[in-house]
Formats: sequence, structure tokens, C-alpha cells
Amino acid sequence: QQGSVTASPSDSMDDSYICPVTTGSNTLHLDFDTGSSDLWVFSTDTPASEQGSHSLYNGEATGKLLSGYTWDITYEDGSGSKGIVYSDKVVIGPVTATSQAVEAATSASSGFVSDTSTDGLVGLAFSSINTVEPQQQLTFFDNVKSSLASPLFAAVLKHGKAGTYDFGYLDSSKYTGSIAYTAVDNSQGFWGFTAGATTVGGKSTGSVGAAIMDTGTTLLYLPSKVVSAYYAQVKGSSNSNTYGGYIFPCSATLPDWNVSIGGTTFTVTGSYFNYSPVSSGSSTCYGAMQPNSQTGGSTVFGDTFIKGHYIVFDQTQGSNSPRLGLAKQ
Ligand SMILES: COc1ccc(CN)cc1O
Repeated sequence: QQGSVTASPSDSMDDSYICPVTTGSNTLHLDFDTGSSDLWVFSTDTPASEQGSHSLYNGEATGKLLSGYTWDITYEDGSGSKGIVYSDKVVIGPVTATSQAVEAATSASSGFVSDTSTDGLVGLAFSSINTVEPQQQLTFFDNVKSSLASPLFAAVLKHGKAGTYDFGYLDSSKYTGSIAYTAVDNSQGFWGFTAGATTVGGKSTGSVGAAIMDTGTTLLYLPSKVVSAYYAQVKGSSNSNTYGGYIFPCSATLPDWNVSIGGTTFTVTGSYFNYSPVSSGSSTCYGAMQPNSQTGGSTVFGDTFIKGHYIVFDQTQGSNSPRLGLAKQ
């Protein structure tokens, strides 16, 4: 099997990208997250006080309860959820997992409850970091990859408009040039890779090093040396204690940022680094590139980098030799 599902920005800031997923017989809008490995959903097992206006998975109606199984996840930003586990059919585009662990939330943090755009997450990192106990469960990709035409999926996310996630095939109409491949270190359960030299305005701004490719993180978090060298080229920028990161006048001209990965140079267009005004109507804007001190020291290539690129999460060389493919859209 193979196929594509639409990935739409959850809001005007491209905070996240959500896709329609059928869990049992209900269609929910889920955030595909290559930085985690639990497929969890708001459900009829979620307290009514926390269901908000979410679409709900009904495990009692269509699933098989995995008796005594539980899950509990906390994300880098401190948000989280926990609950119980069913096995059920999950359909993404034309791709079906017949017995997917569907993790029904019995509680979720306030950010998820109030984020009406997102009914849960589809974890697409490695199953080694799935949180289900007493028996760890497989991700959607791990469940379907042997049935896919090719064991890979591609993220084709766009700024301010719908893109896709494609499972099982490469679509040459969705990228330009050739795909540059780079080895993945999955020892921590992530799509880890090494990024190299960076430049801004033709000037070297240092090397990045170990990083993870994470569709479930909004911004681009880099070593402080690289970040300070970037904002040195942004008039009026500063690293604000008040706002907890780099800010600049919303009218500032933001330069493009270039990074070498797999022997090829990739560019994030400058305007993508304007995340949003620090508060509604403000003329001060918050940067979409921030130091990795905000992410516990981890360098994270989030949606700010991913959108505008064609990123392949690839196990065609075997599950013990995962790799990332990158191309320009
Ligand atoms: C919508 O909120 C979230 C989405 C994805 C993650 C995982 N990176 C954490 C969140 O708090």
C-alpha cells in the first residue's frame, strides 16, 4: 500500500500541522510528530471536563481494550497526557494499520485541551521510545512499513497552506533537484542527524552538529553561537528576558539562513524567521530561530526548517540503517 494525506497548518503561525486520521470509525485531526512515538487521542474515556470541542475516539465501540495497559507522556515543552490503550484500525489516507495501539487519553494538559485544532498526536519517531506499559507498542509507521511499497514516509509541509505526508513512495513532482541523504542516529529514539556549516549573508556563522528532525516542534532551535551570529545581522534584535528569546522589530528585514546537510546546502527563507508578534498587535516580533537552551540543549529542526523542504524518513536500507533524505520543494 501507499498514499498521501493532507497536512494543514493548525493556525496562521504554522504552529503545527494536522491531518485527518480515522481511528476506529471516527475521523480525528491529529498532529504528526516525528519527535515522539505514541499515537494518542482525545476519547470517550477523556473526562467530559477535558473533552472541550475535540472529536473523540470511541474505544469501547470499535477497539479491543489492552487490559491493564497504560501510557504517560511528557513533551519537551512540559505539556503531556496519559491514559489507557486499545487496539483498533487506523487509516491515514489510503494506508491502513489493522491493529494499531490507539492510546486513549484519560487526562491531558491544558494546552491540549484548549487547542481545538488538534485531537491528538501520531508519533512517527522510533518505537523504542513509545511509553506504553507493561508492553511497549509500535508506531503507525512501524506497523505498516512492511506493507508499504517502500519503507519510508515524506513530510511535504508548506508555509500558510496545505501540504502532505506521503507514505510508501517518493513523489518527484513534490521536490526539485536531487534528494541528499544523510545517516540517522536513532539511539535516542529520534530521527537524529548531523548538520554542518551555516552561513548568513555570505558570512560563516559556525557549525550546527547533532540535531533531530522533529515535525512536532514549531521552531528551529540551534546552538547559541549560530543563533547570535544570525541575529547580529537583524537590526534592532535582542535576546529578551521578558519574552524568553530573541525578538526584533516586526518591520525588520530577516536574512536567509543556509545550512549544509548531507553535502548539500539548504536555505530557510528569511521571512520564515518571523514567528509572530510577541502579543496581539505588537510591533515587536518573536523569532522562529531560538537557542537550544530552550529545548534542554537539544538542537531541533522543527517546522520552521521542515516547511519548504521535502524530508524523507527512510528505512529502505533496512531498519538498522535509517536515513533522512532532504530536497528543496
Ligand atoms: C499542540 O501542542 C503540542 C503538539 C506537539 C507536541 C510534541 N512536540 C507538544 C505539544 O504541546
